[in-house]
Amino acid sequence: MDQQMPSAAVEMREVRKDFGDVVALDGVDLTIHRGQIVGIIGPSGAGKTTAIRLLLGIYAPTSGEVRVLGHDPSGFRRRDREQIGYLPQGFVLYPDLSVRENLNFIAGTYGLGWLRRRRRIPYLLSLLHLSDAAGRLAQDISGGMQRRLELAAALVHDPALLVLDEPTAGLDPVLRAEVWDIFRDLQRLERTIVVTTQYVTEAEYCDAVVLIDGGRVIAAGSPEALRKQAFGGEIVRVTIPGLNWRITEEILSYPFVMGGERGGDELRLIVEDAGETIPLLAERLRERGHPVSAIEEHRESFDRVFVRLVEHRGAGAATVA
Ligand SMILES: Nc1ncnc2c1ncn2[C@@H]1O[C@H](COP(=O)(O)OP(=O)(O)OP(=O)(O)O)[C@@H](O)[C@H]1O
Repeated sequence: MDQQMPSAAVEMREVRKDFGDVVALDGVDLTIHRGQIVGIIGPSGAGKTTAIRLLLGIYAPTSGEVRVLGHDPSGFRRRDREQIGYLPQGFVLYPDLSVRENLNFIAGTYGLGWLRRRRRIPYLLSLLHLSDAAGRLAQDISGGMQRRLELAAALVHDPALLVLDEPTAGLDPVLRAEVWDIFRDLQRLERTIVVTTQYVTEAEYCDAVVLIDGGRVIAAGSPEALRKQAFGGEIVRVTIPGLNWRITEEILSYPFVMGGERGGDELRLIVEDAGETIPLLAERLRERGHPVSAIEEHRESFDRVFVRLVEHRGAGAATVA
């Protein structure tokens, strides 16, 4: 990476954005490092689009500070904007142009000369698996292909930072997974990707996640860190045939067990580090003569993680719900 470049692609400090009486964002602190895929995740009306528009300089914050690639977006020059690719919500292609013609047209609006286009467009068609569809009209290709073409359009000028507002909205889970594969390809090309989504499960695919609700950041960090924050630790699931309250209490008293609860023959334990704890626990249970039929790490779905974080507003908790 260029030593002159600031390491953070995006920084927000104490950002607030009001629309009249509506507080769309409040007290938002955010750092997005270069080369990361960062998901801004939250329900409808949470403030995701507002955050994106602040990054692009479409809105100015009511208070606080925004820096993107080292600059204040409200003072972006042409060369700053050229480093950013933006896919707005509900972006519409030209339906009666072919896939290749769409890209050619958009490349023209970015001022890409003929020579650069001749290299760039076949490259993008291949990167987004659209080469075979290059001659087909945009209106005749599938929804997934249209979304890939929209992504190609946002990439045509080879931006360092990609800002994508709900790029997977309305796609079925298979196509959504396909789009995320493409983000990973782009990451390998050292691009920074900021992506908003209402699909909480997509948090799993991000390097870092910013959960927002009601205009506030309720949690931020890696998916694993958020999972840990939601439940107060990692979860280990142990099945012991004939488990009773006496054995449960014994296990809960082990020094490496921070909490847990029982359901039938199964115990869900909260521990600091599941990988380290499982062998210790297995050893202790064997010594004590408890017949274990299964012991494994349990990874809660991100839906539950999100609900938990919203309920607890990031306070963490010592028991499994
Ligand atoms: N231009 C505007 N004028 C007035 N209120 C606005 C404006 N833009 C957003 N808001 C309000 O700010 C809040 C946050 O909206 P925003 O569009 O950022 O949410 P979002 O998380 O992107 O939602 P969605 O997923 O539905 O796009 C909402 O209450 C919305 O009604």
